[in-house]
Amino acid sequence: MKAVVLGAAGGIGQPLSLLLKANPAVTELALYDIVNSPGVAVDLSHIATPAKVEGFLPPDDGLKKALTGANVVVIPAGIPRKPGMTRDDLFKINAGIVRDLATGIATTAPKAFVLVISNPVNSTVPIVAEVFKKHGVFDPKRIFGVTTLDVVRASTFVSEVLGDHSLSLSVSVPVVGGHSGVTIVPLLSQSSHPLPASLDAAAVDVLINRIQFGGDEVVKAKDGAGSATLSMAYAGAEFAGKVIRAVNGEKGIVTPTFVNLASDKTGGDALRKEIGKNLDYFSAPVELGVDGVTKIHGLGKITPAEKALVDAALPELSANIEKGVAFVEVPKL
Ligand SMILES: NC(=O)c1ccc[n+]([C@@H]2O[C@H](COP(=O)([O-])OP(=O)(O)OC[C@H]3O[C@@H](n4cnc5c(N)ncnc54)[C@H](O)[C@@H]3O)[C@@H](O)[C@H]2O)c1
Ligand SMILES: O=C(O)C[C@H](O)C(=O)O
Repeated sequence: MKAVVLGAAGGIGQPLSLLLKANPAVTELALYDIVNSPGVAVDLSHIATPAKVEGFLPPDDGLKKALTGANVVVIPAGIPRKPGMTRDDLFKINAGIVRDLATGIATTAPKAFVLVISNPVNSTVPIVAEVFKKHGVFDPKRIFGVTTLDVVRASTFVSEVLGDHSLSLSVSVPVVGGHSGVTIVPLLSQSSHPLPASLDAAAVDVLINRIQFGGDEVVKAKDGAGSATLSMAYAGAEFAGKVIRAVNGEKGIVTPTFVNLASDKTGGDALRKEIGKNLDYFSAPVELGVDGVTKIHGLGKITPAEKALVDAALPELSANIEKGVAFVEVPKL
């Protein structure tokens, strides 16, 4: 099991690489960045776990060497937000970074599972997909936008509302839609642990808003020094760990992730009908198997208020997706 981190020397990249090195199912770990990745790799290589670690820089075909034989590629490369910025403001720099890295994956490791962390996720995932289409290697089952941090935040904030932090490991809330502001839609009515009956509508709105804008809370607290890195590394390692377990044959793993809906075979069309819009991407609970997505689950039973949140997410989500697709021109046959 070869895992590759692109952007491995960054705020997310380093702790994420540490957590992947700590995963005993990973036997090879390649770290690529435009700076510092060899040092990070040597540091991690002293940890007594199975993964053989190597670091690569752009010279001497570093990207190609890092990606050769990759099973899982995680992409946290790109700039983070500063206070006052939206995730979409990162597009002008990160779109090109993600396009170029995706080109490397499409040409060197086209069968790898690609886990996109770089923001704006609602646009960078379509960019990766379009690059893969351009190279004739697109498989919608293998490209994922990592929305796990929204799920992790929902577990944490709901357990806080329940007044018991120790519940956070077992509280599970599906979060659907996309990964920015109002496109993040927590389905609190499906929480594994129901909210207290005493919680009034205003308090529920506060909770929803906190899950949707949790990223801003970190950006504000870091005061110009970036956005979530450690919680994202935790979330990214958790999602990568699930993909690795599924690839290694474990059945029944279901987790929300932002995926392509174009394939009817996995349930994309049914979800499109449910949301009432012909979107090509959406985050929903997805079942994972040895070949990636085996089933995209529907939204299940949602309340009218949750339906209104889904409806409110659609215009921004749709615009973000179109922007990503338009960035990579796929020649029409
Ligand atoms: N999906 C999510 O939930 C989520 C959560 C947090 C952050 N993010 C996003 O993750 C990205 C990274 O955040 P960070 O805090 O780690 O930023 P960072 O600036 O600390 O690290 C980014 C790293 O990417 C590297 N990089 C830049 N261009 C590269 C290229 N062409 N090839 C390889 N590496 C390259 C940089 O050298 C740096 O080491 C940001 O876009 C951020 O918005 C997403
Ligand atoms: O908020 C950000 O810009 C980073 C990330 O998307 C997050 O949700 O923390």
